[in-house]
Amino acid sequence: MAQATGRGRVVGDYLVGGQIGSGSFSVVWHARHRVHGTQVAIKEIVMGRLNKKLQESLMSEVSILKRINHPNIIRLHDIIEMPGKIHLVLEYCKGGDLSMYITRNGSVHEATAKHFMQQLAAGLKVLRDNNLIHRDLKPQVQFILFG
Ligand SMILES: Nc1ncnc2c1ncn2[C@@H]1O[C@H](COP(=O)(O)OP(=O)(O)OP(=O)(O)O)[C@@H](O)[C@H]1O
Repeated sequence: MAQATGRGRVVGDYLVGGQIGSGSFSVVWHARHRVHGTQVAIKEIVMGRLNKKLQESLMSEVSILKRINHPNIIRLHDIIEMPGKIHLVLEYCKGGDLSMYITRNGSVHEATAKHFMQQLAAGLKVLRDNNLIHRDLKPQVQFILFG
């Protein structure tokens, strides 16, 4: 993946750094709060690239994240809207996603896999308690907070 840079760009109260990932409709940037220095991941989405159904799914993802506060679900700190774009300011997971972990480590010890699965189960339980199902579970959507 080409590492684009947003360096020098300011989004809300955040100074944007390098690109840390991308999805089908998003680019994810590393950023820091310009006063506290807190690290965050900013998911930038160009609304024009989404059809009506995808815009509705995004809005529903946002409203779910806004109301859930749980250690196994990524926190949504802020939503910053600009003309044609939305920025989701998310808790930064320094360890990247599980697919990166597997690529880095080759294989995962049983005890580590059990640990990850327990945390995944705890996160899924929160969704279940909110009458939600994930429908897109994959290593790329499981994040590791500490690297
Ligand atoms: N909070 C975060 N902390 C650290 N890295 C992140 C964070 N959010 C996303 N990333 C990185 O950005 C990548 C893309 O994330 P994003 O959520 O945009 O896409 P996706 O949901 O995996 O893709 P798609 O929309 O195609 O299903 C992730 O795989 C991960 O590497």
